[in-house]
Amino acid sequence: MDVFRQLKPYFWPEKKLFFGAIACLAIATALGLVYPNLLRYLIDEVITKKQFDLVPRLALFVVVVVSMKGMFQFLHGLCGGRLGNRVAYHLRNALYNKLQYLSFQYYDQARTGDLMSRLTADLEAIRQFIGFGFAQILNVLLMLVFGMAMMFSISWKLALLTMITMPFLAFTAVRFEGKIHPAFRMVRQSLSTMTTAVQENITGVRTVKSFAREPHEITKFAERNEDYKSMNIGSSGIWAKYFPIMEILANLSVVILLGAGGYMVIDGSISLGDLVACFSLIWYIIGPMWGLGFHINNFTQTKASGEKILEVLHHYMHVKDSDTAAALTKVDGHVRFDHVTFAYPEKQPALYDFSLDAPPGSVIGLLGSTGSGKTTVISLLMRAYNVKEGKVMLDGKDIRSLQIESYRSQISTVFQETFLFSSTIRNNIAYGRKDVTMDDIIRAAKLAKAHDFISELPEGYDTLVGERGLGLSGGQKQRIAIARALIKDPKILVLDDATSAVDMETEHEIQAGFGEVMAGRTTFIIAHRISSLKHADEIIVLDKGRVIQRGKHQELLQQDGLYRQTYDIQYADGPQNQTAQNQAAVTREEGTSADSEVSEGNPITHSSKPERRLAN
Ligand SMILES: Nc1ncnc2c1ncn2[C@@H]1O[C@H](COP(=O)(O)OP(=O)(O)OP(=O)(O)O)[C@@H](O)[C@H]1O
Repeated sequence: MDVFRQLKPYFWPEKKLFFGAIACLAIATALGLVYPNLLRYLIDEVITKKQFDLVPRLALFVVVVVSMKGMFQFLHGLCGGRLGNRVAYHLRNALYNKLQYLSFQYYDQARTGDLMSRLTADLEAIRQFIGFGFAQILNVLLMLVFGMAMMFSISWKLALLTMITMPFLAFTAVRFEGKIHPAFRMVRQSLSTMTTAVQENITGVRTVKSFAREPHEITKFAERNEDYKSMNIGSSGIWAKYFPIMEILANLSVVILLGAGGYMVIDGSISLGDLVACFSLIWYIIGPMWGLGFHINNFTQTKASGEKILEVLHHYMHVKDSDTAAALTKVDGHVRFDHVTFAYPEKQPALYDFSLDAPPGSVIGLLGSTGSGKTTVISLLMRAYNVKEGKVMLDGKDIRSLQIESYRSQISTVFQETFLFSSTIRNNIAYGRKDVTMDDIIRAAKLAKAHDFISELPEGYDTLVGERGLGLSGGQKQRIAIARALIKDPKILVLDDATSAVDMETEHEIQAGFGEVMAGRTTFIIAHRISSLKHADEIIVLDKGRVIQRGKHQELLQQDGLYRQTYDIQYADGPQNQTAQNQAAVTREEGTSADSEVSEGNPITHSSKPERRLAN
């Protein structure tokens, strides 16, 4: 019940509907109990005593009762439907709001499918239960209590005899639910595995085809389809086994009632009307017994769904505004990392004693092999995670003391993997700003070298792009993402391998555009291409979370280290390379030992991330 107590804030404001739904159902049930009595009256007082003039009045009374019952059932449906939907609406909004503010740490572990099922299936279970299930459980109790009370008041002996099979029926119903429920769960699981296979197959169709793995995919699907079929056959088997048993037990009590009741009518201990009334009442008792397992299961299911929803609603927010968090007013864009050491949960540090000073308008380049910690630097800059050792500062203020929204609104990031919303190109570019004109959008697109290809599309800026920007090349998607970042006109711009999917010429053009628009803004560039970094004011080379080299392009070229090794590979045939190689040869001949730490790192080549390229 604790779950429902915690869910109270969501359904208690609708308590009028809650009690209204229960009351209407109870009244409809009570009116249903009038029928057996009417039958009894009809037989004993009207037919037996030949008072046929009472028939029209009785008929009219039946019409009134039936109409009232129908009206209360309608009101129950109306109240229950509104109640369930309003509660689901409040919960859905609360869940979605919470999902917006949950930290990156939460999403590192969250599974999309699981979250989606909380937002859909679990919420639906709660909607049904709060709207109807709860009232139905109360109603079952009312039907049992009133039905039995009436039967006992007519003839306690007949009532007791008829009840003989009830415990067996209740036991079978609970057992049936105990079997069918796991079977249904397995059917659902099997269906979800099968649909996941189909979904993955469709999204990964290029990979499947490029590896010529169609036969493998067909076999994989056939196995899952077979599994789904077996699960379904299994659950139909359970239905087939238990339903006749329940049917027999239910009808057995009817047989007992008619047999024993018939004798009682003959020996005059009850009237024929009493027997007919009991015959009608018995279904009032059998019905709830039959559904007992379903109601118990419905209750436990909803409790489990409620727990899953509450788990998200009450989830700890790792990164949130402190009570004294201040909004940023004037921002210069001076970024500092002061001896930051950071580890992801339950992992070795991804960054050791990292310091950085980026004055306003400076360009910082980050280079390093895969997993060296470059993205981590950016994540900490965005305050995706809270730093526990050291400090990250903006204009001399610890970023933990700033309001997250006002702080992040100063930063624009273009990520390695481009995500486009399923909307028009225009909306995708305008995403980061509220009031934006078409001119702003076009200006940003021009700077990102996206305007030309967008203009060539039949629908231009109104072209719809899918969730993953299907229909556009990786480079085109990246250019839209760059335009989206530029339109925000941020104080800090982060390009996390942002130009990896465009050719070198376009990259060069885009960077020329950056130079124009980013004047006076602090820029962080993560890149695998030396060409993207060489104009940076400071280039930081990372290896396994440690800074192994830092300086300007020319300074780093003079040193024997990862930077120059990378340069050598990327400019293998260039004239500059000859000079660099000659210098290195001289250094080596002179016996100058190379930096041992550097030699551990792998030189970074253009193709160090082939899989990302493919994915795009
Ligand atoms: N969200 C995360 N949760 C746990 N560990 C992570 C997470 N992100 C990164 N790491 C780990 O932290 C280390 C640094 O990763 P990071 O992504 O910063 O490297 P990177 O230099 O940006 O690599 P790449 O060039 O491949 O993007 C790696 O060992 C990685 O496995």
